[in-house]
Amino acid sequence: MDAFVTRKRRRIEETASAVNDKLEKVDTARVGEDADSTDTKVAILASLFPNLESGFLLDLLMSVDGSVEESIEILKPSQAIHSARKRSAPSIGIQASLISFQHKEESVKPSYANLAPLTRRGTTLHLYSPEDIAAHTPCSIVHNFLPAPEANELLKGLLAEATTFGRQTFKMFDNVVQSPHSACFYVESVEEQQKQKTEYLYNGSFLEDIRQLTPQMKSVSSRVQPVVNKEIANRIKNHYPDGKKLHYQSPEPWIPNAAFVNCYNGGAESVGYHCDQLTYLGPRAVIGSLSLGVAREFRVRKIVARDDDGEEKGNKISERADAEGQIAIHLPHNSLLVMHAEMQEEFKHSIHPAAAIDPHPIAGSKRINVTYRYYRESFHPRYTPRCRCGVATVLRCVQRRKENRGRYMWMCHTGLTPGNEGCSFFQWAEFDENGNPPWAIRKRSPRATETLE
Ligand SMILES: O=C(O)CCC(=O)C(=O)O
Ligand SMILES: [Fe+2]
Repeated sequence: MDAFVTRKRRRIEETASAVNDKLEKVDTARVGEDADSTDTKVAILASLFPNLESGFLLDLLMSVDGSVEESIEILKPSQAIHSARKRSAPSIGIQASLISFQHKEESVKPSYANLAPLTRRGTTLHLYSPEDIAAHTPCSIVHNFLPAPEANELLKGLLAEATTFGRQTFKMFDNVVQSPHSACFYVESVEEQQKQKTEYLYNGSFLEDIRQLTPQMKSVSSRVQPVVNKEIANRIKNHYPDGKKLHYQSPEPWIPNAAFVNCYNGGAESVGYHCDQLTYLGPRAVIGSLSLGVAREFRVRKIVARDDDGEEKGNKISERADAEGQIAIHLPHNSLLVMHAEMQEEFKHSIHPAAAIDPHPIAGSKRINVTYRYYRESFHPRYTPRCRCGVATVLRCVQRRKENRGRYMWMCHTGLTPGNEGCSFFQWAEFDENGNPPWAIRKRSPRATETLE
């Protein structure tokens, strides 16, 4: 491995076959991805792709959860551009709806619960049409969501805001790393701003830069709300078993009161596979996500439980994660993606690094994304369980262990703050059918004078 670390970066344009030879060697050596340090992983990638900066390779690694294999998959086509056998770089294209290929007689009323995976291990299916996205992913999409001038004005306003966005830092493999894109959090009022700075923890730390929703963002929020509620109703009616809402899903209207704004400056900026935090949203949360500027690929993959992937083919985390392949949803300017109630608990999502992008007339190579969220009063940290560090805990859902899959737990997250150890506090989380925690149900009793929501 030292050879990888100490070798000088050669200025070469390798042929695709030389790269493939190296890939085979790495494969036969069965690089222990999950155990290797980040430095070693960057060194492996640098040896395969010597014309790429190590900073870029580190960002890329982070964006794919530290998977060397996935990084190689992403880089292979761009490396091959330099080879004699040119391949065209991936870009946003046009595809006929998959549903249009189906027989008319086959009634298409898919239920997310019994959908057979469309993809296989290691493959990516690209979806563009709203029908396909609703039928084969836990999301739905509304294209051309805002009147064009309003979308352009919002984009301009947020591009200006984004010049002062920072990058979140977090712990990965015991190293402190920075998120490979910039972001900022917006709330409705000065009071909320103050509360967020002192009461709400994210990965064990308070956010420093909390801003107030701009008037443009507020006005868009009031357009997002009815559309998301309509999409939720459609989803329940057409896709859930017996046309009923999911267990723990709230039957109350979705009311956006906060937004994370993400800025991706160029194709190399991305966000790795993750689920959004449910701590302040509650179980089965819905998120409305508006895309502006350059079109990018939003990838979704199902979380496969440890003993769900048959023949013991998934010993390595990255192999298990990829057991059913992934779906790339193309997000053009002015599209609203609704992540439905099954999304955060059962799937992971990412914004994939792009080898090539088609510049946007206003944003150039930048993409802005606004994720509108509903922070529920009953999930305010003043009510949620505290760990032994005395800190409000984080809500997680068991996703991989089959025995407890779908159960929720409150856990200490102080250890995620750089420099902190944290305690090992853990408590199962209980909710009623509608996703209300016990303290909200108690407060709702007829004699109570205060209700939480
Ligand atoms: O940029 C996007 O579309 C997704 C952002 C995201 O996943 C997040 O903010 O949690
Ligand atoms: Fe997310």
